Amino acid sequence: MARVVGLLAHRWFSGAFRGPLQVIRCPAPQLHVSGPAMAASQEDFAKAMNQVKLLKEDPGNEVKLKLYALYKQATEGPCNAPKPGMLDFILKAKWDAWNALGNLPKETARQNYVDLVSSLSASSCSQVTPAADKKQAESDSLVVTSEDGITTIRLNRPAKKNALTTQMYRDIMRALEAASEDSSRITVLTGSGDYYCSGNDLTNFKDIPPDKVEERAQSSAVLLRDFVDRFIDFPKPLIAVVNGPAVGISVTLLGLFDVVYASDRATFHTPFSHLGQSPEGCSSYIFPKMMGPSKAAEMLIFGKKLTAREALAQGLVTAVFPDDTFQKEVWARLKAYAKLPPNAMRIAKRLMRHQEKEKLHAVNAEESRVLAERWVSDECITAIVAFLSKKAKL
Ligand SMILES: CCCCCC/C=C/C(=O)SCCNC(=O)CCNC(=O)[C@H](O)C(C)(C)COP(=O)(O)OP(=O)(O)OC[C@H]1O[C@@H](n2cnc3c(N)ncnc32)[C@H](O)[C@@H]1OP(=O)(O)O
Repeated sequence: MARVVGLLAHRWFSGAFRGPLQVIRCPAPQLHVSGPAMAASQEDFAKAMNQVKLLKEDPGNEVKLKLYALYKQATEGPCNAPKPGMLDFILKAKWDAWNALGNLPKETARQNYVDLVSSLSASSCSQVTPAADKKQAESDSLVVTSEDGITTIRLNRPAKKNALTTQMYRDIMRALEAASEDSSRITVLTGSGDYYCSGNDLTNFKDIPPDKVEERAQSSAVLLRDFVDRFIDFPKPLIAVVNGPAVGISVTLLGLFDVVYASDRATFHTPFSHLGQSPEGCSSYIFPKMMGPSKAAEMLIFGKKLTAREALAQGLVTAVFPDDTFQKEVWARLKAYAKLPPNAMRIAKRLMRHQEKEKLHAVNAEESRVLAERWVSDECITAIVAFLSKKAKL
């Protein structure tokens, strides 16, 4: 068998193979997915075919067979060619791969081909950018490191409970972009000090001249929308390591993570009504689906603070660890996960998430629009002034 595979690899790339199933020099791998959100154009497809030729690494025979099969299905439809003889190993492997796609629609095959090439290109490119693996000094408030296949984005303003400044939103967006392309396999967001994050830095709303309030609300809504979009679209497994209390947007975003590990010291608090604000991070859609409408209402309307165990019971958290062993246990787990094949993990994530993506972008747009209105409301301005004048705390 090893010999057959080796032979197949050699002949595939040498282009020496010819037969009733025409050789495809550079096609890419397959996913059986379907649905309205999947529709690559012919142009995307053509680009993907070119991209395959630029791959720096041999993707392996299994992937090449999938690419071949998808290419054939996308261009010719279901396999109608006569079945090759048992001894014609290469023809038979290719025929089997194509035939296994059954009646998969041409458009879906085209999309799957494009997706597969894109995942291969990302991992292929990332392997030639060693700089991305170096410790990156962004700003003091955000520390991004990459080690053992894990890119870690650490909120680093412990004296302010890791409250998010406008600059930090931007830096996190940049860090996510870089992480989606570096050679790491999984990405982690965590906090320094005793808090995970106390949410939006309320001083972001300080010192705004009265005639600029509306303009600032609009630009903040654009920033918020872009920020949340990065989480919706992030292609690799995204893990929250919630080392302590979490407030506001740092809680709502958790619904967009793939896995959430929490210390038993963590709490989860979304006091939007208290602040005259409204939910964001797609929580108005994800939380009711995740925990049921009434538990979601307790959090998002009434600001009920959950313990880590309660958050676990409601599906917001994946696992809770005792605080004294939290870091050790979580990182051991993450290091093991980071050894798994990266393409398989990305593909599994994409399959689990792609059907909801369009909806999530629409929810994010609406939540951001509504928040821009809330920020100029009396209720919100009163709450923020109370916090800034040290009269109020959660
Ligand atoms: C582009 C815009 C996008 C916006 C998205 C919309 C997001 C919405 C949200 O996230 S809503 C949630 C906002 N967060 C809060 O309302 C929390 C406010 N903070 C508190 O209530 C408390 O500080 C606390 C409960 C988090 C912690 O209390 P405690 O343990 O007693 O510590 P201190 O209050 O002494 O905090 C230490 C230090 O940090 C400052 N700080 C803490 N959180 C924030 C914050 N969110 N914004 C600004 N500053 C914060 C606090 O003022 C102290 O500063 P000081 O030492 O006094 O200078």
